[in-house]
Amino acid sequence: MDPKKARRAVVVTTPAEARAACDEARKRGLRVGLVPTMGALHEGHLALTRLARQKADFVVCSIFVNPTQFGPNEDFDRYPRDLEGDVTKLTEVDLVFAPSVQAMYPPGDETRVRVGALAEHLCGPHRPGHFEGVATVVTKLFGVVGPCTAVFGKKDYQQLAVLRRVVTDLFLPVDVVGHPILREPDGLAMSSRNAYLSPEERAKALSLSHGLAAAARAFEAGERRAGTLRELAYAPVAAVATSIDYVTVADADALVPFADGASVGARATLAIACRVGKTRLIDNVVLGEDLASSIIPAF
Ligand SMILES: Nc1ncnc2c1ncn2[C@@H]1O[C@H](COP(=O)(O)OP(=O)(O)OP(=O)(O)O)[C@@H](O)[C@H]1O
Ligand SMILES: CC(C)(CO)[C@@H](O)C(=O)[O-]
Ligand code: BAL
Repeated sequence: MDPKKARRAVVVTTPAEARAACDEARKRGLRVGLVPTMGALHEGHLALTRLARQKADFVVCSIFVNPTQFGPNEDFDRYPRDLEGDVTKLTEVDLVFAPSVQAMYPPGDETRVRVGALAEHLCGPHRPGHFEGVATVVTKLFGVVGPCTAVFGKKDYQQLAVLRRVVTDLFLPVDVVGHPILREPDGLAMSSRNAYLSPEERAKALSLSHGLAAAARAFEAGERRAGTLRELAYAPVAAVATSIDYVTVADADALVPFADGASVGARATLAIACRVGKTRLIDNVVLGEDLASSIIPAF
């Protein structure tokens, strides 16, 4: 976009203001699109807003660090927050909805969206209540904004699967669109939490994308043994991680893990969650869909 014509998004902080702005847009015949985020925006988020702009005429970006998806020992308090900086980056967005915790969870609030089997594996057991918190806040955001389309990143692969389920099960009239993972040139998946990494940890964090690329390359060469594919990703991560929550090959839709002895089908996801230093990182690849060269071009 021509920088002279860059939009300066309007910022609102209450659900009532956000709903009024979206109602007004709809009255003008505009299709409303939503990109939910927790802020500390990077190029990955901006790519989501560009896709939303292709699908909708009035694009809303929410910036809200949602307490109900954080566990008691997680980084809710120190999660990076920079609303001013974020707003200046959002040139494809018409409205920024940046509510307070009080606004999203006023006194008396008690309804939660319970999620099912899709949350049983991968991050689910390691972050109890996380997906319920995500499903609840995204349902609230859908209620406030009323989008036709909402865009989410495939970096949070399980989150996307859970949210598709929520929309189907609750008959929500929202088209949920997944955006491919944006990576740094060396393969590291972009993430707000990368800001926590020291230069040494940043170098170690490359083990996630290297492990995924190695497995994706083996899959391209015909390897189908789940245990072998898993080990290709596990070994580089185990060499540097402080702790590993999982390195798992799972069915790409149901997210049920394959036993190491099983042979994987055409679409399986290989997903990793681990800590480098104190920073929890996640990454994934869909085998049979994402090529090794899409993870690390020169791999
Ligand atoms: N590298 C990326 N590529 C594509 N989408 C991304 C990427 N990083 C984040 N997203 C998406 O942006 C949306 C908002 O995510 P969020 O604000 O949590 O950012 P994040 O960088 O994932 O932060 P965190 O460090 O908490 O993982 C989510 O739909 C998420 O999947
Ligand atoms: C979807 C989301 C904005 C809900 O808080 C969050 O989980 C995220 O940033 O991925
Ligand atoms: N991107 C997922 C948000 C979280 O880790 O809580």
